[in-house]
Amino acid sequence: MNEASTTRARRLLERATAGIPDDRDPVTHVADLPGRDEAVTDWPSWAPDEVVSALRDSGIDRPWTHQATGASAAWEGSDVIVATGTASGKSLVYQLPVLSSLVSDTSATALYLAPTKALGADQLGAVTQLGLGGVRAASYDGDTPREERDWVRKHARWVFTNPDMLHRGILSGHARWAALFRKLRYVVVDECHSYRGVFGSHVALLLRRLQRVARHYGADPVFVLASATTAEPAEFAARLTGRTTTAVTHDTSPRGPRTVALWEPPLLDELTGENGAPVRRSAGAEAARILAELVIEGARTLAFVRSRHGAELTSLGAKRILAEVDPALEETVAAYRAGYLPEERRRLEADLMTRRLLGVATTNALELGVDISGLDAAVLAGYPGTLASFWQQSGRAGRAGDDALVVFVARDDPLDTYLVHHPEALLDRPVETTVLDPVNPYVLAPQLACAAAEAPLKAGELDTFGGDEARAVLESLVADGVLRRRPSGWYWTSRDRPQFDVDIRGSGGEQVAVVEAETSRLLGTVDPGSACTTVHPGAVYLHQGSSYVVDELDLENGLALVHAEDPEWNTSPREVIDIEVLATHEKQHFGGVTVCLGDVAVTSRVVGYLRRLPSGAVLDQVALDLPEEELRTRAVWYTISDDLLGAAACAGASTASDVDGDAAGRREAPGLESARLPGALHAAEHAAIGLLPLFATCDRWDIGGVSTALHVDTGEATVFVHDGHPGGAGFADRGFAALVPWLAATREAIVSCECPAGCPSCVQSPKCGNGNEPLDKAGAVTVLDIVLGAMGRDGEHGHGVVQAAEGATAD
Ligand SMILES: Nc1ncnc2c1ncn2[C@@H]1O[C@H](COP(=O)(O)OP(=O)(O)OP(=O)(O)O)[C@@H](O)[C@H]1O
Repeated sequence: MNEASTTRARRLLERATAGIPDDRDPVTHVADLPGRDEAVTDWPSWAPDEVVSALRDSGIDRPWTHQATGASAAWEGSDVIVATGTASGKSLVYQLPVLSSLVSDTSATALYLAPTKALGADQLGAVTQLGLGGVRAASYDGDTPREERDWVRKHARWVFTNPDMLHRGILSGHARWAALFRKLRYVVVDECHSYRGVFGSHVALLLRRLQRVARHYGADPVFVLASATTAEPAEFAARLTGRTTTAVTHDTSPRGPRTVALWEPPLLDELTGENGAPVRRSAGAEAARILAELVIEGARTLAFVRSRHGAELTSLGAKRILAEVDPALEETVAAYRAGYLPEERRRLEADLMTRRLLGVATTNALELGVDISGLDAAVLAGYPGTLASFWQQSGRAGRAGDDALVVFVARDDPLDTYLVHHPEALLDRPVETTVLDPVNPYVLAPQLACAAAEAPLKAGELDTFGGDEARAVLESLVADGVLRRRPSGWYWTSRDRPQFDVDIRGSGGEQVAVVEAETSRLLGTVDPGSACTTVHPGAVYLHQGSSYVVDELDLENGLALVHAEDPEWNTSPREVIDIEVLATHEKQHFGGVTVCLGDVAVTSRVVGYLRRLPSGAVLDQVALDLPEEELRTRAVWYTISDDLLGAAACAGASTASDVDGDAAGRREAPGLESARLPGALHAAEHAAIGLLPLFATCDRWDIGGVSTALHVDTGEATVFVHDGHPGGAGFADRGFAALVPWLAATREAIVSCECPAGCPSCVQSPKCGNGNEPLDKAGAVTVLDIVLGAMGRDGEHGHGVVQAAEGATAD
């Protein structure tokens, strides 16, 4: 592809920046990413004519080379993971072998798993449209009517479902699914990079349970996995399925050139934030403006916004601008997000395809798999959290081989600001590996209970569930009376099915329904965990461009009552978070430093909300009286005595406060007066959260932290890092076990960062509840020096461990 082919994207970018004076140019960097020509090949000879002609009729003339490679490997019986870019035709890699198998053997069956119902429905639609008689593809998920379920169980040959339904509705009563299991040839795991963290660990064990049940019925299906681009796909697939998997990563689909613009919204002259700090225009408002400009140009554009509320606001903002230009254009913009009812979602997708809609502001609900092609532009309002998501969302633009524009708009937070000024950190870094830990004991215990309930567990089966770890967990389940040990294996003895008590997503219970009181109309749903922050009394709730105000939140009955009202302000909640030590299981003293592992209760309470005008100006703060939400979980924490802190402060009086020190270890700590302590602890906490994934195979979003200069339970300055899931997920335990290497790596990450006072690559956190305030980078190094110094001096952990950790951070 030649340079000239980025003309259209450049023109769109010019349109988006038109009228902005040069000295206020928001674009910090523009990169032209080259396109790629396609490589096609013949249909494999094993594929039946009937299947090939159906696929041809659907518009696929010949397969791309990587599709044929992946499909043939699966047909020959190898497990395959295809990890290629957005819209690289991953569906064909599983459709071809599965359909060929179903057509050539009329008793064969297959299972398809998607992380979301929406994606499953989309993929089922694509298969059904091929019109292959006898395939009998059907969905089995929460939306499947009761009366259809029996038919699906007995007659469907390709069942489209999700992990939740597989767990609760299929494996739990597998005898009723005997027809499917007996002849199960293929299991498709689509968008498998979504299975990360605790959810990923559950799904990994769920897939092992599935294989076990299939074996019970005499089947040994081939697994075909589809993933967004991810580092080490074969290793990831092996962790997810427990099986050796061949990776297909060489993408041979065509890709138009893309122009990526990094965009920093301007500072607002008329407004300052807390403590007089300068404020930038919000990424959502900026995205609304860009979206409107691109729609005026006739460019079909998706704007990805971080929150559901934000997606609604961005859509509204774009509509307002368009209404002034041409009222007809107002109707071409809409919002899209999870929580809408399924039929609304389908309609929006169809409207975008037929150009009735040109601009859609969406949450990441449209990031996964939904086949929307030929978009001209993608606007990303805020960093989506991982590079895999960044590329997945960007890839929605330009999928038809045309050139396209991607605009990344920074939110006014440290991580995004860092990225728009360090394009290499965004555009040149390899995509991260997807992390999950199938031997996490907190996930293993409920999963092994489910497995035993599905069929008694035999000693010979334990290796697939983690060997020694599984054995240890089974012993504790027997001790707790959950399972019974007999000579032939481990048995589930209760009449109840354990599957119903095991929440594989860790999202905690039933959704809260948002209902318009006057009409009793169900507008949508919100997660129970976020109800207090999104539908508290007084909250402005947006649904499909209409604005509502919440009158009442009834948490007991899972109901939020709202009325239609369109006030000029929006609302943002204020939260207070506290942590209490419930039990200390491990405690080690190292001079004035104590490190602990135990159970904690993290309480958070929405205490009020701010009413803000669209400009960002705060009208007032309204107090709320909402119940506390409590998360009982595991935490690792360290405390530092006043004496030790006092000594550091004195040492500081005679040493300069620098953070450069020698990378390998100890040196005299610079001072830390008490005024700096909160910022120092807070910064040390953030960096530790950022580094724990190196040691605990978790995800930054699976853990949280609290730091305080004086904690009521410990009586000392304390830094807690806790699991983000009820009961814990094993991450804090792993942090405790690797405390010295973990904190040494944390210190190294801070010291080696060249920023002067803290940035997202060291002490700032993208999910800080306090807006990254206060943070003291140099102070954090002092805190870690004190802790590591004490542990190195008094503990058995030595220098060698520290050095091993430094090797790990260098990776
Ligand atoms: N060999 C091919 N030739 C032409 N078009 C193809 C080919 N294979 C797939 N397509 C088309 O490309 C589009 C994207 O395919 P598909 O949805 O399978 O991609 P994907 O990689 O699964 O995308 P996503 O990143 O959304 O998961 C579809 O419209 C499909 O019909």
